[in-house]
Amino acid sequence: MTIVRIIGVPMDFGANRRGVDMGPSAIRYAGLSDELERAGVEPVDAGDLFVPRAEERDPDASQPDRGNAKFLREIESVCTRLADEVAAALTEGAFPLVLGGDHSLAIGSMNGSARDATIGVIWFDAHADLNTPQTSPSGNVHGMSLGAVLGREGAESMAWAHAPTVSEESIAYVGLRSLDDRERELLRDSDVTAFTMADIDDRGVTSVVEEALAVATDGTDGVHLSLDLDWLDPRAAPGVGTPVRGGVTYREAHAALETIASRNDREDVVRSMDVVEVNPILDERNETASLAAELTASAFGTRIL
Ligand SMILES: NC(=[NH2+])NCCC[C@H](N)C(=O)O
Ligand SMILES: [Mn+2]
Ligand SMILES: [Mn+2]
Repeated sequence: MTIVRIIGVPMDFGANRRGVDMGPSAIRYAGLSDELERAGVEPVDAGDLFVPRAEERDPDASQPDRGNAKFLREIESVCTRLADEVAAALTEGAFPLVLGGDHSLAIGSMNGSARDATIGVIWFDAHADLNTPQTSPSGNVHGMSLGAVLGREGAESMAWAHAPTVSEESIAYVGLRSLDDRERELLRDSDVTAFTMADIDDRGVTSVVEEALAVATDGTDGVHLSLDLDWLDPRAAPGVGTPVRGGVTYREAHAALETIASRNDREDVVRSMDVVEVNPILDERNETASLAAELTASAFGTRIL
């Protein structure tokens, strides 16, 4: 049986809205382990990674070299340790499931997953998170995760984040609908595959996810899934810091992750996953965290029948 090692990362340094650091507890409280057992895998909770408290830090004063990237040193410390944890889980034959926390933690999970392998990435998100400190309008590192991992120009201050075994050709976005102006240019100039909400409208989510899987598996050793809960429509997932109207519905989200699971059933392709941006302070009765737990179980094979 697949052992799923749950790694909590209670980090909010990469986001503007406080509270996303409580995401890992909220997702656990929503019943993640039980859901995973029902999906037929064996969850083992490794607890939370140590994350320093933001209250003790002044985002500007302490880091003269951070440029336009808030809390860069703290994020580096967390992501470097997370990468080690993810790589260790894989070496020990477990599947690393990372709970966030804000999306900057994906720098750590991708680096860990890509340490001894060439990986593809499927990014379920309203946003591309392709900014660099040079292009970011906000300075929030959760909007820069892929820009940094790809080592894009302008991300020199984040050289530690660059993962050479993750290449643009093997990355597929699913459900994009909110890009910054300079980020849109970066995306157009890149070899990343982007399926927007318009593609989902046109073709249906199942066919889009199948194509995303084709992109991410072609020439790679496996796939990292990154699930940002703001991928969903805010009506289904209100507990996120950067909501954008017009996201996927509850049903479409399940269909997408079930498509991943059925492909994985035939051939083990997914090697690591993160579930991020659940903000319990902004949530309504923990429904976004519950959804995060359910969707994760769908990715591991929970079926209606
Ligand atoms: N992981 C996220 N929720 N990212 C939101 C990013 C928003 C915006 N594009 C920025 O860079 O600031
Ligand atoms: Mn994101
Ligand atoms: Mn997002």
